[in-house]
Amino acid sequence: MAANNSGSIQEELGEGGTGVKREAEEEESTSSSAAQATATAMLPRSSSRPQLDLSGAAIHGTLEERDPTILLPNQSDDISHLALDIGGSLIKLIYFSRHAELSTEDKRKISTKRRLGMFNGGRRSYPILGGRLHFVKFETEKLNECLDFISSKQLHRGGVDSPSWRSGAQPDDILIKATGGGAYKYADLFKERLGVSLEKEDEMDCLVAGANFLLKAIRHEAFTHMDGHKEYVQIDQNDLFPFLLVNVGSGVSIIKVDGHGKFQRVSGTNVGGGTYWGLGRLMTKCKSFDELLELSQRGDNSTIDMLVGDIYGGLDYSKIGLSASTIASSFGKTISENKELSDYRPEDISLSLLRMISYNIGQISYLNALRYGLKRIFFGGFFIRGHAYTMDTISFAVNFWSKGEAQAMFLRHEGFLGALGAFMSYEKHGLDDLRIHHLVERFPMGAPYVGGKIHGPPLGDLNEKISWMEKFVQKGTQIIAPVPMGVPATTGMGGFERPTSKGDILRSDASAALNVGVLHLVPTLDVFPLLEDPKTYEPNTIDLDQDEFKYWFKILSDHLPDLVDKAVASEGGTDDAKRRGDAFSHAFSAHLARLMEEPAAYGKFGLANLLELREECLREFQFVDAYISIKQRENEASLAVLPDLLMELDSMNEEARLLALIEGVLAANIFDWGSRACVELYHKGTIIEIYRMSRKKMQRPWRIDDFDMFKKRMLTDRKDQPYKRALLFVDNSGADVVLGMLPLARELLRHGSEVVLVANSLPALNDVTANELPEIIAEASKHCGILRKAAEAGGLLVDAMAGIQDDLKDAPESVPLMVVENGCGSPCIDFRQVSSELAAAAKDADLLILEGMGRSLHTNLNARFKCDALKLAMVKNQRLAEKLFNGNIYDCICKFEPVS
Ligand SMILES: Nc1ncnc2c1ncn2[C@@H]1O[C@H](COP(=O)(O)OP(=O)(O)OP(=O)(O)O)[C@@H](O)[C@H]1O
Ligand SMILES: CC(C)(CO)[C@@H](O)C(=O)NCCC(=O)O
Ligand SMILES: [Mn+2]
Repeated sequence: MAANNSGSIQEELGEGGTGVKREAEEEESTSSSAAQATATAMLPRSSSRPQLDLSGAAIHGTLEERDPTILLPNQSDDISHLALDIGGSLIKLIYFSRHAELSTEDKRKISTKRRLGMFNGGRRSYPILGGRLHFVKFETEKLNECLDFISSKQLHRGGVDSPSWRSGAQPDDILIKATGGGAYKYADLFKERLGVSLEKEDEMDCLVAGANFLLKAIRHEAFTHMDGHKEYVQIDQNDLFPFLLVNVGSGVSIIKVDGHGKFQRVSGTNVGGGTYWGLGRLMTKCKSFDELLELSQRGDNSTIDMLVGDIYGGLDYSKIGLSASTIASSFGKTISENKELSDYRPEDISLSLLRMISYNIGQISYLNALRYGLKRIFFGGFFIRGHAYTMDTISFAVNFWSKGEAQAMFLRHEGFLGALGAFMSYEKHGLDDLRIHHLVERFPMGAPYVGGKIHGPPLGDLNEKISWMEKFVQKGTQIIAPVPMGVPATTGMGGFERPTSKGDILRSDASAALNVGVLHLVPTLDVFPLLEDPKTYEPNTIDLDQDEFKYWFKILSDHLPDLVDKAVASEGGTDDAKRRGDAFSHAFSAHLARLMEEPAAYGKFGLANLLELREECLREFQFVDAYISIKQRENEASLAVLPDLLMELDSMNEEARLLALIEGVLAANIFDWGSRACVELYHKGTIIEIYRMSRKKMQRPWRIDDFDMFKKRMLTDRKDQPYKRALLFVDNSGADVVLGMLPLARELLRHGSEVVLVANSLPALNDVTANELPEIIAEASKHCGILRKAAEAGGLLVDAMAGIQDDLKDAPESVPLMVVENGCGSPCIDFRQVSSELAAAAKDADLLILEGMGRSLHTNLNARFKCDALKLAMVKNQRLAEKLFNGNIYDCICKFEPVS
């Protein structure tokens, strides 16, 4: 690679972890590719839509591999992967990397999909490509670094993993969308150096499209920042327009936005980011923007600015609302004294300059908001740089002059509005179809963010990531240095005391990039259709505030060494695994430290996000499944006693059996490797002993005990009209699923209800995954005719039962038992983003059973659904028990919420 470890290429974000795999669109493309090819030929190039040409597709690698690479020799490189915004100061680059491999459909999935009718209805005519969006920036002065970066990653040819690149094809005319002045100025250079033509998109169009996209598609994008306090704002899509968009780049553009593509540039100012950086550099001899900004944090502007008090002999001018500390004239003090530039501290100069420019921008923005009666002002552009003092100053100006009427808001992707807009203008990405639930934001550690200077291309390769983490450890606390929170004490009278505490160090530019993640585009995600109200739905039960975070910080930190041991062992305990284990440990600790200092750093973060972050972090260092051997051991032990349990259950009458079944689910939920108290228990006995002990301790009434209501519903109200389809969200491997949920599923099947077991797509702790379930069910089916027939009817035994001959053919038709994946790899579930398979299964469901702490307590305890819902869990955490139910550890929850 050309641009390695030198210069100051600033990679905002590195490669992310593995996202949830795409799967729905492949078969759609195959069937329609011929028609599409004709259609594309007739349309102008820029309006073609994403289509993967799957003809001639071949699996590359062995079929035994988990996800073999599929080569698409005939896929043209028509899908562009890169867009640029070349501004006066910075080049912003956004590139798209497709998920490296297309997932192959296993037999289970194909047969389930057929059963759920997924091959017919619900087709999107133009599939969105699954992949990731990366955000990178360079200094415009160092354009060469940008060119080297593009060239080293072959982004202009669709990326190094693009098939055309592999086959060495050289398309004659590659068009790349570009905006900003540099799209004109540097067009020839791009042609010369990379052989690409820049397709110019209007800068204002792009800024607006980018802002609208972010406000629509990213859940926690916009926030307010006042007096050092950051708060995310919930944007109501139906009440977004009109707003004022102020882009503070080198210069400032002020745009009134009335809708998608509907806007007017109403004003601008030439006093902007370029002014601060340019003047600041001349006056302080700083070598970088960050250095200048960092200086300001140690500055005292009263040595430079002329304050009202300086003019009024230390008094306020209260008649017109000005306090003595109000700046009367920026830099005004420097006129009267007989001093040279060198007599002033660079720190003070930087602060005065920063304040002067930020305040001025805030004030001009307010005046424009006033001019058009707008209440909301969004500020973008890299001048903001997530810097607390800058944002506070702008907010103060807006708030003060509008007397609290108008509100200043900032965007996490502040500097990338134009580049995003340019990227969006490739209609062929189909991104205009993109919905909020298609995007998953991940926070990888791959981004190189050492110190203030960030080097080199993104750390794509695992080894580079690990070395980087090793370096990071040597660098000590650099990325966990506190964010400077220059809490400005305002006088409330147009005054602005100088910041009282501004911190010592400016968070390095790239570590500030920890505020934005890689955006994973997962077109197969959907909103769960049975949510009563997706708009008001909030997955997390408890707000992860500072206090709550502290508690979880300790739990997760304490748990870390053990998790690393398991992860390393799961990969054979080799030296390489140990190295990855250490890197994972440091990476996750760094995330925790970052969140500890600023819980809102990654958007509004709940426990569900935090637990998922840990799993993603493991995956980033290629730990596929840390608990694999524990899961296998517990499955085997539980399957061995299942026949006895089933016999015992079958000897009971229906009523006693239903109670025993629910008790069984609650008792078996004790096997949770995420709970420290439980893990300690596991050393004290065998799985079966613990299970028995747990059952024996079941004492009704439980902490929440709606069992009688559920029993009435099952055995009385619905005696002759059983539930049509029950979705059972399963939790852990071993006893939990085998001795708890499977027997309950069997009972529902016996009642004539279809049962869909819903499990994770990817591993999380010892949770059972959708991939693992068919084998468990096949094993259980050996001892149970009900399960066997249902599993057969659900297409689950295609492989596993092959070779087992019995009298199945003569058996009466059974209702099916099916397995679907939930679309996530976390111990919790966010019903706003589930797999399309689960969404399809939900269409005919009239009963939901959520099992386990993650899915029914940490998340969804308060979620309301359109059908009957049963939430079952054992509380394995004292604090949670106290907080939620005023209860104790090992309390049981059986919450039934029927729809009337
Ligand atoms: N690392 C950096 N190097 C240079 N400037 C930076 C850096 N980080 C933030 N800035 C600030 O961001 C400004 C550039 O912001 P941005 O990239 O949004 O504008 P631009 O597109 O380059 O300018 P314009 O839109 O006016 O052409 C700089 O003028 C400077 O004030
Ligand atoms: C010239 C642009 C649009 C280039 O991005 C920007 O720097 C800007 O808006 N400058 C302010 C010019 C003015 O309106 O006075
Ligand atoms: Mn710009």
